[in-house]
Amino acid sequence: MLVIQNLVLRRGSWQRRYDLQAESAAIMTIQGRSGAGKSALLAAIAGFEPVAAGDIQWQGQSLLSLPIEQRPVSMLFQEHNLFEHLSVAQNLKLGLKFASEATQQTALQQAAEALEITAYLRKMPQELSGGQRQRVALLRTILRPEPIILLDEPFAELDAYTREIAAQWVRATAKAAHKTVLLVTHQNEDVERLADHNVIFE
Ligand SMILES: Nc1ncnc2c1ncn2[C@@H]1O[C@H](COP(=O)(O)OP(=O)(O)OP(=O)(O)O)[C@@H](O)[C@H]1O
Repeated sequence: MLVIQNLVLRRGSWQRRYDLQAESAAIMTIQGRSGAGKSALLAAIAGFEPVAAGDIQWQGQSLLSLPIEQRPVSMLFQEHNLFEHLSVAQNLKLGLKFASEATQQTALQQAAEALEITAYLRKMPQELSGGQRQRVALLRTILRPEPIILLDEPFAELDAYTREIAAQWVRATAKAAHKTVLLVTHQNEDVERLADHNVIFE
């Protein structure tokens, strides 16, 4: 279980307190007005945001003393998710830990087909549209081995059809791998398609 307890985040004069819990293998969507502190919470869980007070615990252990690279977290940011000097295929392989090269290749191939990005694997990131880049980054974030997945508006650049297939793929893949997912979205349809629980930040 992921427990956010009496957590306080502060940026200049802005401050917010958080208390929430996500069961292991559950998908929680987070909604709320712009500036409410949704991205700040994800950044704090991943270790990019300083914590003013309170705790973030995973399976009973505090994450606060762990450096970013040791946290059990895979995060998709709103932007800057791909390495520009690497091909799409090379980007996709970063950080994956499959039992063998063959199982990794199969998993990547199946995911690329489901997200309809197979045709872009040999390209460089700058040759892709915003929505294509977003799906590449989403695929890598979800196939990484870490148990907690943080998605900050992962479908923002997708059209209605692609948004639906991406949401279905995220739910099916996260559930099959027992991932705990926190997903920030402004769209109610994402909540309906994905969420076990929804929280709204006022
Ligand atoms: N560099 C900064 N210095 C001070 N305050 C900041 C800074 N960057 C952001 N903030 C404040 O942090 C607060 C939380 O921002 P955050 O990005 O977490 O909101 P959000 O809910 O994710 O918004 P959105 O839906 O627009 O992405 C905002 O109210 C913003 O004013």
